[in-house]
Amino acid sequence: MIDVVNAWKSYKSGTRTVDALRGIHCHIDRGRFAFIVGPSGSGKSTLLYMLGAVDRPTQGEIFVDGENLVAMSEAAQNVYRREKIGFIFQSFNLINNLTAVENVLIPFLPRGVTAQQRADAAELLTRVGLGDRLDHRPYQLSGGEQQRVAIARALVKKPLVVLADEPTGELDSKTGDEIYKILRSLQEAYHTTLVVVTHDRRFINPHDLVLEIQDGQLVGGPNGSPASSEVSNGLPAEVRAAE
Ligand SMILES: Nc1ncnc2c1ncn2[C@@H]1O[C@H](COP(=O)(O)OP(=O)(O)OP(=O)(O)O)[C@@H](O)[C@H]1O
Repeated sequence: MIDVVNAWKSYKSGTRTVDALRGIHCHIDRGRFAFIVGPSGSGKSTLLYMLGAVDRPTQGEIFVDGENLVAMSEAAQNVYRREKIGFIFQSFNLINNLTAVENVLIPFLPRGVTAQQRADAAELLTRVGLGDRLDHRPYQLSGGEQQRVAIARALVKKPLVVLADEPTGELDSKTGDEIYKILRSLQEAYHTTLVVVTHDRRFINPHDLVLEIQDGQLVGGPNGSPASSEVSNGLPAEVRAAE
């Protein structure tokens, strides 16, 4: 469902060029829980935001649900992000003067909120354990509760893919466990594809897809072994089969 084909990303700063991604190939099936792991500065966030069409690769193609993100106009990319992608950030990114339910409804605000959407938002907040805090504002919620609101906001439009950048980076480990439990149960309920950047491999389950990046290139998975049947040495299964 997601296919990244020879993606390169170079940033120029002054006379220096940084190759943040150096020929990434990977495939993520619909409904997978995929992790992007690797050292600081290895290109994890760069890859994640490419999947969200926040930025374009310098070279290569990125296909999501049959659409080539690289060939899209900016307007089409905006529609893609709005309709198909839910984002979850490390620092929650909630709006302080809106209530929890209003924060969840943010994706719908530009076009006006329907009664059904309001009901969906309340239901999602109940699912993440905040049914009694719909009208709380972010500063009245703990970090873990704020991240649960952000998760509900990412899922309320039933996106094809949820992209999360260090979603537990600002939370203690017990709260982190709760957040992953919630992410996994929502993923099961909504059949969403989840791609998560993390430093913390504790949250990775054996059947998850692990994309390990070093210096902008995919390498083997945890413990140096191929992380899953889908990726080995950075090549998608169909490419390996053709070798
Ligand atoms: N806008 C930018 N301009 C210039 N260089 C950038 C830009 N964004 C990222 N980089 C560089 O690209 C490389 C990869 O960055 P990226 O943020 O993807 O790494 P990361 O693996 O997510 O790191 P971390 O775990 O520390 O968040 C780094 O060397 C970074 O400095």
